Amino acid sequence: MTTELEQQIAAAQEAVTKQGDTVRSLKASAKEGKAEKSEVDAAIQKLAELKLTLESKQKEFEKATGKVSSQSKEALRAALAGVLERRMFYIPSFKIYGSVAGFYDYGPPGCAIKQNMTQVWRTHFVLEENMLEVECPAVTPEVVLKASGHVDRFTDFMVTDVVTGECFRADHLLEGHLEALLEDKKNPVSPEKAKEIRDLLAGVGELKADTMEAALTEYDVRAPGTGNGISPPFAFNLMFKTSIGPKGDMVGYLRPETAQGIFVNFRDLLYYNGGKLPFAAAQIGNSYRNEISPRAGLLRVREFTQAEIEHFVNGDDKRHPKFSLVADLRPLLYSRELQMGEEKKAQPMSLGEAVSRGIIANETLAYFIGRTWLFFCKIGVNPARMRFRQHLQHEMAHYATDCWDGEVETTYGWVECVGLADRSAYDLKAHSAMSKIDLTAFEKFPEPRMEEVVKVVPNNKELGAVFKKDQKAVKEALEALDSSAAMDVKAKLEAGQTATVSNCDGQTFEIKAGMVEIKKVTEKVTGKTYTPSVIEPSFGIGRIMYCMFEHCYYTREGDETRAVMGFKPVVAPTKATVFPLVQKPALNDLAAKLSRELTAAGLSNLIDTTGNTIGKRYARTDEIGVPFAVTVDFQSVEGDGSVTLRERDSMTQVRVPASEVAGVVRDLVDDRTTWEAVSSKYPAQKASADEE
Ligand SMILES: Nc1ncnc2c1ncn2[C@@H]1O[C@H](COP(=O)(O)OP(=O)(O)OP(=O)(O)O)[C@@H](O)[C@H]1O
Repeated sequence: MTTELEQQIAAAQEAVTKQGDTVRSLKASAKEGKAEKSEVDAAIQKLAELKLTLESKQKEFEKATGKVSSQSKEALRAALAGVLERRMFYIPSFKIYGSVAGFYDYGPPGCAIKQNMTQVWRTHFVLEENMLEVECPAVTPEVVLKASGHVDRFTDFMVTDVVTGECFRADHLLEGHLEALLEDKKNPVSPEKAKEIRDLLAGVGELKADTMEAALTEYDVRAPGTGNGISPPFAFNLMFKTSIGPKGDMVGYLRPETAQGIFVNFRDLLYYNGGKLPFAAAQIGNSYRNEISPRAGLLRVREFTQAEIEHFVNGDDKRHPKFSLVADLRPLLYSRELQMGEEKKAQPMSLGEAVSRGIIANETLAYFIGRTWLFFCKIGVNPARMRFRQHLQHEMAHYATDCWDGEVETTYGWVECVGLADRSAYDLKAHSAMSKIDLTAFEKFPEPRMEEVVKVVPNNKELGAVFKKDQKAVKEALEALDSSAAMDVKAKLEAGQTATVSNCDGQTFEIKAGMVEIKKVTEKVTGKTYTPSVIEPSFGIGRIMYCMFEHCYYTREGDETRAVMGFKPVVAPTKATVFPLVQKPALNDLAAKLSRELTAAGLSNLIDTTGNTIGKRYARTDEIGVPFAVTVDFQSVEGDGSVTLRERDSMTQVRVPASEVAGVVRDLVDDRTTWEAVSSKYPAQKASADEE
């Protein structure tokens, strides 16, 4: 039934597209006097009827399945892709050589939007929190990524088509297959099987090579497209390997994230910050991942810009001084509990409540969730289609305290755009262990205190006699024990057992009674040394940009062919266009003057003297999302000196004195005023018939 409906939707969609083309060409012919107005009207009427048919089919489908039909998703995606590629927002890289999957070039509007979004990010986070911004190299020596765990563990399971050799990500293949089984209305699975599949789906990310292979075999997963068999899964490291220096003997990698650059600079950043914590450092830069099968445009690429924050804080106190500023925000939260529940739906909840109920682990993490939500709203993502999904326990690394993904709903489903993680002290400890550099902070108490502390006193003579050349390493391992680990060793030795300690190189040593004295003493302490915890919000700029494109794209009511990119002015690539109504020197001169004034006010603008009709000119600029248009007409040069200012989404116009227009647009772009306020201040201008 649904397959039949889907076919009907596809046919209806095709009819709408064809009729849209007919309307467009008839309109053009009518303008040249080659077609009658009545013919155009009849074609528009037919287009409206076809659209109604399509809509009713789509509604029927939605009712039957509870989902948006894939055709309408695909149609939307295809229409948007058409605009994005035609207007050169981004295009496949190396196109004249056939392109390489996972690489994209940004064209002029794409570059401008990326710059604008990055600038908003910088102002919203770096400036607001006085973060310390750094810029580190992408080429990274192996030791750094060995310490961080990327050399050993930054892998995905890969399978290949046994006939064609094409590569696929095993988890994606398995997920796709299982979801299709659940959705198959023709051959429904039993409720027991459905539960088994859902359980497997929830844990796909955690499967090991053997359990992944077993699942792929059990469900007979085959290569997409060909239906051929697939190889057993094997781990594939996603980092691009390179060598550093002319001899090629130093292994390096292109960084898979920008975060490590911040961790390795922690000691200097702490010093720069006067030794005070908490503080945050930030970095915007490109990261590289050799993704196995990059397919979804900007969403999964091999080179992408990240904007990452590492907020360093004392693990014993993760309150945030500005939490009250976000405590009342109510983003959609998709907690672990809701994910395990019946409805499986995110709910709006105030961040204050989420922290007080222990749903979000601490204020600092919640603060960044709130700030992230505000950032997404600022750049034009629809907040009703954005949620924060908490990682299930098994999705989190063993050291992480709590993790939430900022996800945006698109035609590809919910897409993770930001990862927000409380990573405890793992990263700094790992780098300290590998580099042997102290990466701790010292918290000075307001007054010295008498405290019970654990003292570890190695017995050098005994250690020397037993461990010989390893004496120093054993001593270091003992001295590095924290209080609770030291007390564990003490307890074991007192019970007549041996205790194992290890140093940062992973060497382990058996300790026996007499090799070390461990005691509790009360002494005056002036402060505390600790390894800071880190709370990390990590943004992917390209992913966010694509999601924002989907949320901003729409077509003019009644004309499917007129695409509008409804960008927020702050991210729009061009803030205003300037049109002389007709080609006359006086009008052109004033238009050129206004364009210069807009530029001087820091506003990107385009002057269009093509002589096309105003309607055509608006349509062109709607497609690249220009929010404001200034038109110079005879009244501007011969009358009261005012020009028209038009707002893209409402298509309404006002008359503004030419001398004020650059200032008005600046205020609108900076959110210092609204279009409603401008409309009530200046007289309205009725659009002429050919303007829309
Ligand atoms: N291949 C990619 N292409 C584009 N953006 C990416 C890619 N991988 C990660 N990102 C972005 O960087 C952010 C932080 O990276 P992180 O390591 O948390 O992603 P991830 O969990 O590995 O993503 P995924 O599970 O989708 O591969 C992501 O939220 C996303 O916005």
